[in-house]
Amino acid sequence: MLDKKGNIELKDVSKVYPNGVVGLKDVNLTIGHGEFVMIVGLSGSGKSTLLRAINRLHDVTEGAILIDGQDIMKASGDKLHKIRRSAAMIFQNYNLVKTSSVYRNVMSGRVGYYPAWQAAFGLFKKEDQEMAAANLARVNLLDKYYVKARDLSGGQQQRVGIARALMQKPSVILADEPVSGLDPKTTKVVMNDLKKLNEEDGMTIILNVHSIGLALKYASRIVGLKNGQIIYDKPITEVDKRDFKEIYREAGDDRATADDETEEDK
Ligand SMILES: Nc1ncnc2c1ncn2[C@@H]1O[C@H](COP(=O)(O)OP(=O)(O)OP(=O)(O)O)[C@@H](O)[C@H]1O
Repeated sequence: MLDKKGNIELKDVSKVYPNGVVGLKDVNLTIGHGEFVMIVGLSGSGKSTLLRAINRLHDVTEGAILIDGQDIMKASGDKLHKIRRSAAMIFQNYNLVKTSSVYRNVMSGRVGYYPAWQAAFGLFKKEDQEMAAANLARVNLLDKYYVKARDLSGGQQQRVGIARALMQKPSVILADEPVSGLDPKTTKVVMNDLKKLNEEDGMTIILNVHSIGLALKYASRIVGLKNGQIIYDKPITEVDKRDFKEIYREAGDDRATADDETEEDK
């Protein structure tokens, strides 16, 4: 048994979609407790496929995926449920119920702990209600408790997504392009929330980004994908900005030559 939670191991993982497209190819990757890993790569390189595989939002074709030593690919029923809970997902489009209150959206991160009828009637334990309030406070949104999700800005909605993820008491957060579409100032707020969870709670964060600037600013390690394969994997201390050319330029993407010093880096 590992002392510190939030360890991920992918062994020879490949995924071929039903239409024959290769999403991942022979991926071997070990991520330890408390790392902040940014996955970078061109559009279509397999970043989302990788994140979704980790908490089995979809199955892979080959290989093993271990979360704290437990193979999520082999698990079913309650065991699968438990492993999944330990790796919470944050989505690009927030995935909130727009017509529900912020509180109900956050509580939905806890419904897996209740029988369906109880959740449907909103009969949540006092301690879980308190946890929802505490998690909203962590992302500075306690004052939005009763507000409908549709009345929040994009950044606020994403922070509700983070508070909802925290209801699972995860040891890993998987964030699929959580800041795309947000302005630089809001991006910084969301990224700093994630950084806080990483530094204060030791959560492992694995995040897909398109911004090299963000990767350089927040990551403890950068993993590059191309055509479903890992072509780059370095701790931030060894990363040279010019390395990104390897990941981006071959495909003619001008991100390799652009300075990519976005507002959020300043
Ligand atoms: N449901 C699917 N069915 C078939 N092919 C898919 C499916 N989802 C993704 N793919 C393909 O798998 C490859 C990897 O896609 P993926 O979405 O993981 O890339 P990505 O790096 O996350 O891209 P982006 O940065 O644009 O989100 C692409 O060729 C894509 O077209």
